[in-house]
Amino acid sequence: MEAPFEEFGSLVFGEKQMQERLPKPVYTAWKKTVSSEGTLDRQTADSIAHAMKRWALENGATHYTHWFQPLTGATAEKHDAFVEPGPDHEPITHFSGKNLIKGEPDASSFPSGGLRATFEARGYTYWDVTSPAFIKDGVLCIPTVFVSYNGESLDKKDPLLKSIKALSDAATKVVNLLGEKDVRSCKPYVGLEQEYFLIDRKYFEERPDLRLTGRTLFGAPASKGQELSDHYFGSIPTRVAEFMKDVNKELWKLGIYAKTEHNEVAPSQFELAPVFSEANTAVDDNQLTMDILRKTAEKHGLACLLYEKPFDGINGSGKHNNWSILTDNGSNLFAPGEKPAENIRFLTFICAFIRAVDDNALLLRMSASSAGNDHRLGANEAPPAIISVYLGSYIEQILYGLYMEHPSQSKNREATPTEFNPISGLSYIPHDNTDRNRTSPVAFTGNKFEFRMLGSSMSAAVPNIVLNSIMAESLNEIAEELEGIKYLQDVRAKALDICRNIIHDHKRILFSGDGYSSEWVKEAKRRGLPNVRSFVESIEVLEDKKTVKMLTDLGVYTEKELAAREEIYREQYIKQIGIEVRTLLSMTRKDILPAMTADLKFYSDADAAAGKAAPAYLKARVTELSELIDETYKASEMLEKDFTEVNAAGITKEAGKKMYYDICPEMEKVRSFIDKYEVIATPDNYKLPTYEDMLFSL
Ligand SMILES: NC(=O)CC[C@H](N)C(=O)O
Repeated sequence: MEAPFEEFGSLVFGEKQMQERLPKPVYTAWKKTVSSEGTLDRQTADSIAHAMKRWALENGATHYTHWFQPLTGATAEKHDAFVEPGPDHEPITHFSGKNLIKGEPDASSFPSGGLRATFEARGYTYWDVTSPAFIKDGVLCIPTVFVSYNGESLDKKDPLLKSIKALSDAATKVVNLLGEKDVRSCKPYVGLEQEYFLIDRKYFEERPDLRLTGRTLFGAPASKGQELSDHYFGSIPTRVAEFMKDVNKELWKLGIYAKTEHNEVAPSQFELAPVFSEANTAVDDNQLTMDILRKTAEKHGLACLLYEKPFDGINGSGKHNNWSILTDNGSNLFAPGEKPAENIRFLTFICAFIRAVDDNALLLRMSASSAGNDHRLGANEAPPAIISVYLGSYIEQILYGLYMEHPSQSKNREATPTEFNPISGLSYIPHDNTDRNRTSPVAFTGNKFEFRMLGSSMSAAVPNIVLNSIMAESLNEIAEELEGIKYLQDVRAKALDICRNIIHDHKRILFSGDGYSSEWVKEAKRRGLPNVRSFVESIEVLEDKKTVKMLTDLGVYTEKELAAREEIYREQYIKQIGIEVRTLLSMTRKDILPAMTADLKFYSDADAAAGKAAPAYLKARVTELSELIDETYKASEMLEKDFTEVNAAGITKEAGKKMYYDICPEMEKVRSFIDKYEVIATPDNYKLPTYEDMLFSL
């Protein structure tokens, strides 16, 4: 590999390393396991472990860990050194097949939603053979699933793997039925666009709200925001370019194809996007990417904010989840091809997806939600909470053409993309057959769907579990209808019929207009589309009978696992709001009210000193500050009282909703007074970094 990329993949024990370092039969056994055609026996595992240990030691690793993804949404690791005393008390290195395959990190303090009682709290990690081991910070990390003593899933990877299998089975069945008998498996592919903010670390450290909650709980807007779009795609600031260089280096070493980087719309906001990869590794890689972004920022004296809405009034950060399905021979099932109108496989898969989204809009909405995302959705180029699908007029026209036509006249279906040639002298202009709609939660972008709802700090596992599962269910239904038809020609005709029915029944989910408009809210209501405002309400879908049946039938979750997740999400939400309230109260008392009081003294002293000749300005400030102090004080006391009351109820549905509908607005009220004060605060007394400091200093 050429110079800047020569270390690419050097910290991954991937296929190439396996092939080079493992005896042929061991390598073959591993390959078979990965493609689900075999299982690993103890000896093979020992042999892989031995090679892995040698490779890790050669690359400077001293420890190994089972790296897993508990339900907190973050990753977890507990390191064990390779070194231990040998039989004659001399140090030896040890790492067996058993160490590789199974771990018992205990990890009993992670949320389990009642899946583990404290007295039987054992948790086990098992190697995910499909995801390569890697070295991070001198530790060999083995990607694993995390399950309870009884085998219930306690993490986000286990259900993801199960959903990938369910989708593969369903998609393969349909592709085979449509005539491509050589396809043996299908895989979801994912590309995650990671948005983030960077601010000077000094400011981050001076803002307890950023450190403890991830977002600014108050802050008046700077005089300049993003209105000029001058940051977007602009020349990357030198300090940030240096940071990105290091991030890329780390990611490339880990075999992650970090590809695109640019300034995002908001000041101090940036984006990094890797090349598409299989859903399982894409999710792992994104977790690693977030980790590396945070740590590299620290090295550069910066803080990387991954939170969905760190600053009010400007763009938040998303993690746009681009999702597609590929067959084992590399064919993209959402690729329209030259003639989409005649591409029955394409039409079938698009229609299956439309039905999947319409039938499971609530579940999708839940899958991309969090307390942080509640602040982001519905404004500043983030989609609204109402789920709809944007296909672009070209594909939509084709679908409506298919729907309207009589089954016997399938030729009239062709739609033509609008042709234009803006640049003279170019004979080849690749044409896009979809436009972009930034207000749409689910947008078709040529050969994949972009699920724009997911928040920047969240694990990408759950939305992909949901996308895979709902698509698997929809495809299974199609397969059932196609099975048993003798001639391929009839199968294909039937597939088109199914598409027509789907368009008839589910066209309400298609929407190309402005997702922010109040008309859409009304129109969506008329169409019967759900509009769930908050994350904490959206999680109730996990007890919906149809949803539970779908996910349990597919083998992705058990009923108990779903109930546990609902409980965990609710608990996390209530606790997150609790942290925000306490932080806001503490900052109000320690930073804001004393600064207001000092400013009041400053102006009243000046007013008194000037005596009769005092300008009106001083009196006006005194009055304004006295009022603001009163209002801030009253609002914060009220917030504390109401919060304590709601919080005392424990983790209940009612408490969750009250946090959203009562407590969050009360926090906003306190904020409104602080923001008003910040506009007139004197820098001598008001010491907290402002939006201007934080957003315009790189
Ligand atoms: N240009 C963009 O796509 C902005 C997206 C926006 N930051 C979001 O929250 O999703």
